[in-house]
This record gives sequence, C-alpha cells and structure tokens, in this order.
Amino acid sequence: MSAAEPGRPGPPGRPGEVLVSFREVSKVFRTGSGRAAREVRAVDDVTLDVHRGEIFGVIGYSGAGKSTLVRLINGLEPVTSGSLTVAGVEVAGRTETELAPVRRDIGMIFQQFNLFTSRTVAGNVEYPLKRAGWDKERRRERVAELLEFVGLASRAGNYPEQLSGGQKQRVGIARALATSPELLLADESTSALDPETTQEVLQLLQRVNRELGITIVIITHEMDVVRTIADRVAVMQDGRVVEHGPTVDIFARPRTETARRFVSSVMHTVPDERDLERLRRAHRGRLVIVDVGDGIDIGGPLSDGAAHGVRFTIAYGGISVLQEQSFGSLTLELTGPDPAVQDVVEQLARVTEVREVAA
Ligand SMILES: Nc1ncnc2c1ncn2[C@@H]1O[C@H](COP(=O)(O)OP(=O)(O)OP(=O)(O)O)[C@@H](O)[C@H]1O
Repeated sequence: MSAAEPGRPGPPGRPGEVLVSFREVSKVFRTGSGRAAREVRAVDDVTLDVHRGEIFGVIGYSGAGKSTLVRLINGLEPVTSGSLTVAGVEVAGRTETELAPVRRDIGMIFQQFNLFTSRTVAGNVEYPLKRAGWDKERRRERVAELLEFVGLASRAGNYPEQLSGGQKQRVGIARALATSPELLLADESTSALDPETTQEVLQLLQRVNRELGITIVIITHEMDVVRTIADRVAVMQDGRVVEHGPTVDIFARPRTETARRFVSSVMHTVPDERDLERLRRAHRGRLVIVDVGDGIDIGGPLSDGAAHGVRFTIAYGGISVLQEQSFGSLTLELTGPDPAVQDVVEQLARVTEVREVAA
C-alpha cells in the first residue's frame, strides 16, 4: 500500500473502506507509585472507523484525549485494551520491530513542526528517505518534487529559523509525505499559526488528500478547522468519543452539549447565556430555539398557529451552508393563547429539534 507521489494524480480512494478501526480501545496512563499512584484513562472505550480517502477530524477541549487517540494509531503509545487495526493489521500488542512496516505507511505533522534546526529545508525532507535507504540521486529527485508540491522549491537551502510558521509547517508536511504514506496524522497542525496561514496550510492538506489520495486524521480544538476540511468528525470529551459522524450532520444536529458548544463557537446561530438574558428581558412571550435547514418545514406549524391567534417573532438566529446543505437555528418568540402556543410547540417538535428557553 503506497500513496501516489506529488506530480502524479492520486487514487480517488475507495470511499467507505475502513483504513483505521478502533474497537473498544482504551489507554490508561499509570503514574507515580505507592500512595501517589494515579491512573488516567486518556482514551476510554473508543469504537470508531476512519475511512480510506477521507479527512477525519478529532475535536475536543484540552485534555480530552485527542493526542493520545492519534498516537495510538502509529504505536507512539501502546494500547491498554481493545483492538486497533491500520489497513487490516493489528497494532495493539505489537513490538517496536513489528510496528515498523505499519509506521512506514503513516506520516505525522506536529503543532511545533519538530524540524531539525541544524538541517536545511532539503535536509529535513531528505531525512526519512535516508533512513529508508534511498540512494542519493533518488533522494535528490524526490526532495525536489516534494518541495515543488508544497511551494518551497526556492527555499531548499534555507534553515528552519529563516522560515515563517506556515513555511515550517509546509516543510513538516513535505517531510511527512516523503516516503508516500497512506495516512497522515496531523496533531494541532495549525494551532501555532495565524488565521490566514492556517487557511493556507489547510488548503495544502486538502490537496494532499484530493491530489495524492492520502487519508488524513487531523486533531484540533478549533471547529473552524473541522468546518473547513473535515469530511467526518469525532467529538471527544474525557477520553470518550461522545459523538461522531459526517461534519454536516454534527453541524446541523449536534446532540451533545460539547458538540453544541463547538458548533456555536463558529456558527453564532444559537444564543449564549448573555444573549438569552437579553432576549428574556426583551421578549415576554414563550421562547423556543428550533433547528432549521433543508427539508425542515417550520412554515406549516407556524401558519396553523397563526390561524389560532399565535404570532411569532424571530428573536435570534441564522442559516448557513456547509457542503451544499443549509442548516442553522432560529430562536422564536410565540405569543397568543397558551393552549394554541402549546399546540404550535408540539407541532414544531414533530418536524424539528425544539429547545425551550426557560423564563
Ligand atoms: N504520558 C502521559 N502520562 C500520564 N498522563 C498522560 C500522558 N499523556 C497524556 N496524559 C493525560 O491523558 C489525558 C489526555 O491527554 P491528551 O494530551 O491526549 O489530551 P488532548 O485532548 O490532546 O489535550 P491537548 O489539546 O491539551 O493536547 C490528560 O489528562 C493528560 O494529562
């Protein structure tokens, strides 16, 4: 298994085929000894599939277990229990020697780039090729090809300290791609970058995925990163995957409080506590938050309500488009006779998710 090289179109990938499979995977760190002994369940009973050819996002707050989850994939941390396979090969319980062939097919990039400061840009990219035993001429060609792909051909002789953060990450990406891995793990790869540079690096990762057919698992605490490039996403909290699915579904219908908070950090369609306080002061009627989007018809219940003396006002909300689907939420104030308002709320609940704003 080996991904296409820069310059050549990559395989389109076979959507749906599983590349990484977690089955009831846990990772427990044990620190200290005697009375100071402590156990941290960094990854707790995770069952999850990453499909070949996709960009899979892992989002969570600090300490949720994202880095540990991803480090299990290439065996940087051994699994405590459960089964974890990469391209059908079991990773759990393997020795370092047994892991070597699996690792050859996995590249990794890091938040702090982890470049060798004493080597040039070309030297950094060449390093994994040397380790893999490539001869000098092939290494030279491959390095040139990779630097061309990431747009740094003119910086081959520079040292990392002469580069911007975004350029350093592009060197990190070229180095990670050197031996044509099938899977790229990106650990907070844009967290040290400003918003504009973040977009540049994300666009490059998108090209790595689309043009070279490389599957990407990207860890982040920024929902904007997920929105920009992830096809599917897992939301982590306290070591557990509390929600996962296509990015559009998580955005359109977040089911857990954690996912809702991440979505509202970029969507601003759901009022936060401060907004709610203001809304309660400004609106005396019954306030409900309803999810809206393609295929959700809230017009029916609202027109029926109007026929029974219920008026509605849009107090807050918005609608956006992601991957060609529209979704969002509206906060409605309903006024009128109590039984008729109650009837409208029940009718709305039949067509969409309705959350009541407590008075
Ligand atoms: N080597 C280790 N020894 C002991 N505990 C660890 C170790 N690595 C991680 N942990 C603990 O495991 C939990 C999950 O950490 P992890 O770094 O995976 O989370 P994260 O979501 O990636 O957080 P961050 O975004 O801050 O890196 C934390 O409680 C952390 O302190």
